[in-house]
Amino acid sequence: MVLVGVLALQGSFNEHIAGTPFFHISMAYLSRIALRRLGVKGVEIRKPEQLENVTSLIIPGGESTTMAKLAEYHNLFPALREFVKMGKPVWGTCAGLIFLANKATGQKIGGQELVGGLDCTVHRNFFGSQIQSFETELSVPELASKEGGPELYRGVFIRAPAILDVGPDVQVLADYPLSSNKELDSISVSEAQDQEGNTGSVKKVIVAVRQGNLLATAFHPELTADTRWHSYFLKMINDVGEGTSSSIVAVGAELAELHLNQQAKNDLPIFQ
Ligand SMILES: NC(=O)CC[C@H](N)C(=O)O
Repeated sequence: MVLVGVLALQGSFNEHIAGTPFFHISMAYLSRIALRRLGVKGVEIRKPEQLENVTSLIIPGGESTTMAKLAEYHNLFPALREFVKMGKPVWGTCAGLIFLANKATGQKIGGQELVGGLDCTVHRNFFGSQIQSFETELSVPELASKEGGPELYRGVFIRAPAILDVGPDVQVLADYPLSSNKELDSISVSEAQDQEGNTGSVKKVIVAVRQGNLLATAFHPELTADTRWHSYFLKMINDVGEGTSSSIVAVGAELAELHLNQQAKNDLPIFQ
């Protein structure tokens, strides 16, 4: 069975905020569910030595400042950086994207440590606070071409970050037109730069990227029934070929397809 590490520094203790069922379930747990649906076992990672047991890693969403403090406490940063440097597949979703970015803006006073490796600048809370969270249809041609299914993917954005600029080796998988969100904070929008480096004139921000073995999404694929991002990541793992068998990943892909066919037209988050 394929083992995929899931950084599990923020457990259910920070999900007591009540109200929606989502906050009773830890992000790491949801990632594990998504992986299990693909016939893959998610392994919780809390200590540097546990990274030796896995050949790929998901850094889930949560709260990146808190996650960074916990990572620092457990002395995880050197091991995480080494993991990335060795070219092992790593997927950061939301706070995980912030972790992977070489540079972050909009951080709390004093900043926070980053793992880095992904050549981009991310704005930590680009889309605003919790109440400005939203869902939207994103066009992701790469996902449709590799995983099948519709080109549109329903992204769940929760206190979401956005990528303001990327380096030449970064492949942009999805962007988000700013005109479709009237609520955006003008300060974060003015920080977004167009390709010439001009601020304020930009019409869209980047929300999903790939750079070699690094994958990053500003939204939360683990909260939807659409398993294509997980299946896409499994193929990245398979391409590296370390400790995985292609047949297992193929089974995973078949399951994903089965799942896609079964899922309701409106791809609601799995907690509904
Ligand atoms: N849902 C999320 O992971 C939100 C991330 C959040 N913006 C942060 O700074 O960590």
